Amino acid sequence: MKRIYLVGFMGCGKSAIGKRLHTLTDIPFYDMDHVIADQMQLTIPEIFNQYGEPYFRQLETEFLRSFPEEFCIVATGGGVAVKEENIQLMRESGMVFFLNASFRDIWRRISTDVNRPIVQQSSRMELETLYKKRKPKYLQASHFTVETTGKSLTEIAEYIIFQIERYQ
Ligand SMILES: Nc1ncnc2c1ncn2[C@@H]1O[C@H](COP(=O)(O)OP(=O)(O)OP(=O)(O)O)[C@@H](O)[C@H]1O
Ligand SMILES: O=C(O)C1=C[C@@H](O)[C@@H](O)[C@H](O)C1
Ligand SMILES: [Mg+2]
Repeated sequence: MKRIYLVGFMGCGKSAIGKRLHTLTDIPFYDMDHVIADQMQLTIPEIFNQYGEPYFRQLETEFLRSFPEEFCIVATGGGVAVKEENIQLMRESGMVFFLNASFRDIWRRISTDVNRPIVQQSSRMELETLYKKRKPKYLQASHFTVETTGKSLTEIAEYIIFQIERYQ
């Protein structure tokens, strides 16, 4: 059984679409950020503050290495697809969907959210630079690109279900 991974920049909808996919299909759903936060008994900003970003990145890779093999949906963290090892781990164990959203939509969604440490410490221009730098990584990591602009969460989830059913 293969996992379904959702990758993409912060605010592209990985968590929200993962939840919607779970509601529509009943396939088990895991949000990597939430699993890691629960394991550490800390919020993501607390992990960044107390242990630093490199440690958080190790926890992400550890999650991908050790998570039980099962048919499930995984909403990854926005930085997961940046590391080569993570890309290999995801591509070998499942189908990877890149949720492509415009920076304009992303900024509208995340600029005022205090739960994303990288947003807290970056200007709009710095975030847009990071968005452009990461995009080739998301494309490299993924088997499918899902265009999300102008689509509802349900429309996006239904398209992903269509692709899962085609390839199962
Ligand atoms: N296509 C969409 N239509 C409407 N709202 C959306 C859409 N995609 C995402 N959103 C909303 O944008 C916000 C951010 O989305 P979400 O938390 O799912 O992003 P994420 O990709 O999981 O980000 P992160 O990498 O930081 O975890 C949420 O409130 C979500 O409901
Ligand atoms: O894009 C990123 O680097 C991040 C995205 C979030 O999902 C969290 O994993 C954390 O805020 C870092
Ligand atoms: Mg998320």
